[in-house]
Amino acid sequence: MSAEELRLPPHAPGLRIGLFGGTFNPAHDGHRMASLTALRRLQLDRVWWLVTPGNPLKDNHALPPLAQRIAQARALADHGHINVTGIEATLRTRYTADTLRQLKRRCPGVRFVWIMGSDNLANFHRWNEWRTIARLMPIAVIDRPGSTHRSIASPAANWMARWRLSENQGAALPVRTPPAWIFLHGRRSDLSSTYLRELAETN
Ligand SMILES: Nc1ncnc2c1ncn2[C@@H]1O[C@H](COP(=O)(O)OP(=O)(O)OP(=O)(O)O)[C@@H](O)[C@H]1O
Ligand SMILES: O=C(O)c1ccc[n+]([C@@H]2O[C@H](COP(=O)([O-])O)[C@@H](O)[C@H]2O)c1
Repeated sequence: MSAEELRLPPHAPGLRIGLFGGTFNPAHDGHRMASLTALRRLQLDRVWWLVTPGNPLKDNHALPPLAQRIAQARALADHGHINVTGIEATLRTRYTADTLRQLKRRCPGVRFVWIMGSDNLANFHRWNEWRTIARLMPIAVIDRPGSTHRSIASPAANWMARWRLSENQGAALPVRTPPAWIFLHGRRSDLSSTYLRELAETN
């Protein structure tokens, strides 16, 4: 399948692209804020939101359709440097390791960085092939209220400790040979999709 058939956003060798995977049920300002932090601190050209067909660790029976989540995320993101995509559905991947392998193969020379909130670092050791993910591309962890200490004390953070960059080295991260990672503290948002779903239920 060509890049066009896969509906990959524009890319070229040397571009620095952050990959921000998520359920986005719904997308909210916390996602946007984390993306802006990554764009600025890692000096990225773009952030691609990868709206998942379904997180392999979550119960997805009540998940709204992918097209609906993508449309809502696009309206929310509303930023020239954020591309909202359904790449995992077209690649037919669910596990992040598979997605990252495929994207690296299909986009040679692109400087990809995997982005995730600190709550996900806390559980990263439960992901499929998580050590392989850390070897596939640099990782940026964005601080999120409620998980700062849990994430830094997590099994994955411990295993990756020797490859951690200091916060002022963000611009170097996308060109580092993995494993390499950074923990970014920036403006924080208390928002979560869970909270917004609960709010919608009570209204
Ligand atoms: N407020 C936030 N600050 C930083 N990162 C966030 C924030 N909200 C979500 N993220 C990150 O965005 C990515 C996608 O998250 P997701 O779409 O599951 O949103 P969520 O608010 O965590 O959803 P839910 O409450 O349903 O678990 C994850 O890496 C998550 O850690
Ligand atoms: O590959 C895995 O095993 C895996 C396990 C849990 C989560 N992920 C990915 O992590 C991203 C964030 O998920 P979520 O549900 O917290 O938004 C999303 O891209 C998921 O597909 C991936």
